[in-house]
Amino acid sequence: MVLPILPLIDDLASWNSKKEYVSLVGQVLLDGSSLSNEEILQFTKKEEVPLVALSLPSGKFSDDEIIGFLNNGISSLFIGMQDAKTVDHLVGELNVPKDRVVVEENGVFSNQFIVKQKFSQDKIVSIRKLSKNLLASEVVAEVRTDRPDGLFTTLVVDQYERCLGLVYSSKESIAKAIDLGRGVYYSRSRNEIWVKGETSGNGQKLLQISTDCDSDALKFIVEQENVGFCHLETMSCFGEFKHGLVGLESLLKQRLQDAPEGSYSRRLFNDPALLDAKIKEEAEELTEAKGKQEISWEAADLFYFALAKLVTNNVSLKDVENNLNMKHLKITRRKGDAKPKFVEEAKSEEEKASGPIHLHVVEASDKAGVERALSRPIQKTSEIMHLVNPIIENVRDKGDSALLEYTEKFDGVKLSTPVLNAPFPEEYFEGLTDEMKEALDLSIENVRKFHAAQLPTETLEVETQPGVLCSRFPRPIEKVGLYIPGGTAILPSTALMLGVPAQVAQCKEIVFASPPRKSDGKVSPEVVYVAEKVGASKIVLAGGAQAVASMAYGTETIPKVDKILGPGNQFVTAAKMYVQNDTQALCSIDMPAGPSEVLVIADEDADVDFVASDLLSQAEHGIDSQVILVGVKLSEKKIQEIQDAVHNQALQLPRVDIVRKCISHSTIVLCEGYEEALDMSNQYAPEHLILQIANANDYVKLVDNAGSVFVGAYTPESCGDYSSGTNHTLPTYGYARQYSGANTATFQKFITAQNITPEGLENIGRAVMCVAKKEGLDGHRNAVKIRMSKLGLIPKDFQ
Ligand SMILES: NC(=O)c1ccc[n+]([C@@H]2O[C@H](COP(=O)([O-])OP(=O)(O)OC[C@H]3O[C@@H](n4cnc5c(N)ncnc54)[C@H](O)[C@@H]3O)[C@@H](O)[C@H]2O)c1
Ligand SMILES: N[C@H](CO)Cc1c[nH]c[nH+]1
Ligand SMILES: [Zn+2]
Repeated sequence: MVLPILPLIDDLASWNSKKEYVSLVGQVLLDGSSLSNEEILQFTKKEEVPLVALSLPSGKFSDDEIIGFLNNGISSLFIGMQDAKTVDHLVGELNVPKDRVVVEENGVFSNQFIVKQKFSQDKIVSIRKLSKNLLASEVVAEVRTDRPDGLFTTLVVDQYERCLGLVYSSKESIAKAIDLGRGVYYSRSRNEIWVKGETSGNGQKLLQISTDCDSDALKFIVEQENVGFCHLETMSCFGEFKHGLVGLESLLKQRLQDAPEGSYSRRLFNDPALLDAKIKEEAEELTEAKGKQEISWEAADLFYFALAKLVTNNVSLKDVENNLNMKHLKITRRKGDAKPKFVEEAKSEEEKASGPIHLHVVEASDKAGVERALSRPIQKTSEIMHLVNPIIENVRDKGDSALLEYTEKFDGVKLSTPVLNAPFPEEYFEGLTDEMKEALDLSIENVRKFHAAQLPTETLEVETQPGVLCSRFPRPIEKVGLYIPGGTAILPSTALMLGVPAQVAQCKEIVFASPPRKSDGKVSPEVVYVAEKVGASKIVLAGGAQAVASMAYGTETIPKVDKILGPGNQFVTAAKMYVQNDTQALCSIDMPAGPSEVLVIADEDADVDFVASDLLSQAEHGIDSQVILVGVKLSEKKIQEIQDAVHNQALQLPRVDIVRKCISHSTIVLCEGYEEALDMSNQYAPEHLILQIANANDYVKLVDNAGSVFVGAYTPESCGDYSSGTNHTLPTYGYARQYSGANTATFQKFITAQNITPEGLENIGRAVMCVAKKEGLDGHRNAVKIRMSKLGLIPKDFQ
């Protein structure tokens, strides 16, 4: 049972400020008359409340939108008495299961779906009115006890509903648990409130409170921290959880941290191709297995490798369960009603792995579909931080030794020193061809020309009032650390995109960092060539969060830098965000520049091969990249031609496996006009925007949010990646709304100065004194007053 109180979310601002404790109820009712379609979908996507119902006002939402809600996490629809007639339409025509439609009867909603529960109107409480006290009193009012001491029996379980132990609660401990959002109980032995973990350190985050069917026991769902719940230092009072899928998940997480190099687990974690091959092999064996023993054997093997894939990608079993729950909520419309998008979603995983490499198609008018299509395939920051924090802290505290350990662990190379100092030894240039040098030289020169032109040459001076001269002048940031990715591809182009502007801005020390090659522990000669060309003093032979930490805090051999720049995977980006927020690091960053993305706007006359090639050029960066085609008035024939071109070109690419995965979360959005397409793009704020439309140049003025724009059919994005002159380090994840791509100013800071004459002081002095007085800062006021009175500009007794 959940509690009988049902918070009504009729205002998202109140939800945001109270969700910490309101979500302890485990269920909410969204108010369909106050919230928009987008807000409802956004809520179900972002918020992790187990049961979300929606009160559905008649006529506000279309059939497609209602199906969209039910397919995206809404468990039940609450229908007011006055709208009872809409039930026939929902159940009869839209095929909504009866038990998911709850009609008010005599002021009571009787929910039958998942949890059987009756809600009278007075138990549906607006989020605006809910408080911690009200919640605590509702819990206490609901639960009963026949114990002489008046305590309530309380079962404590973890997020997988595994029993951790049995304890007791008092009215006061319940109120304190809700107030702190922690596991708080009543200790019968000490006869006092017991904040779990206060002395042992084994605390608990409180996730949910509920009662049993006859309300004589409470259940606390918690996230157990550290060693475990039991005073004997086991996870539960009934022993450890080392069995089953959850037990295996914990074991694999542990192995990911400490499996020795050369062990089978380490190989699996480090080699995604090997892991995928094992999953395919085991899946095939399961399809062929017969009989109970063989099927359970093969299924167990498949689960093992599937779990290894989850753990390596930081996906938890809980995430999988949430996904299953979401799918369980999905409904299918009656035969003949299904739109192509629903058919597409129903395809089997097997079909997806070997089938055509096609983008999903969604019409711009399908707001929910567009919202889904335009959400980026990224991991939650909190999950990434969880992995990255210990890496950063270790490198900060232990320096080179930790850095070398992580390089061995994540990049598979045992090095004796983590840094290569300039002048770089000859052997590091081996294999560099003249053709390559010329290509790099041409690119360097164009990038230099464009970035040198951005360098301010004069001090900005403005006389804001006679005698008040304000000025602003640039200075280079002294020491910069430039991250050059090297995980799935080596990117010397990034070395030059960062190194050249740093040199143009006259930074005093340029430090490169890039993961070393597994084969020989070196970085590619192309990267070393660029390092030499731009005058880098060092190359840190490390990647990921550990490289970022080494430059942010400095180590025995690596200087601490003032700013870290450069793109990278989610570990790199998360580490940059971390150090930027740590005052101990005193280090800024350029921007969150993560997995590459592109949005192409094309019309009926666009060349399908050009369009497909641009989409694929970014899709091949990584499985977490995303490519979007916004089509303007495209015919069915044109869409098919584009899909065919994507498929045929993709099959020719060596990185087709990466492309296939990227395209599986990439979409064609169909628009009716150019302005609508530009609106869509501004909303997505792509890293790269390509305009393959008639009179493309005329539309640039409508671009509000984008990292870099590529105008016209003969401007492939690849030219900006390498050689045209613009920078390719650009904001992703939608951060183009507030960040610019790397440019010369990214490597500078701007200092302001002012020079005020007695005349100037006369002009602004009284204003300064007036505002300072209001702020109660008399010291400020005095600094002006003393001068003005010495100059005879105000009477000596001026107040
Ligand atoms: N936005 C831009 O301007 C821009 C430009 C170029 C590249 N990119 C993007 O940069 C990214 C480069 O990513 P990449 O992975 O190829 O290279 P990377 O250098 O960013 O990351 C590789 C490093 O990640 C670390 N790592 C890998 N698995 C780990 C784990 N399980 N735990 C902790 N650390 C781990 C390792 O230390 C490894 O050295 C791509 O997504 C690409 O699209 C973006
Ligand atoms: N497109 C990438 C930025 O998202 C940069 C790059 C480097 N090499 C090839 N492409
Ligand atoms: Zn690229």
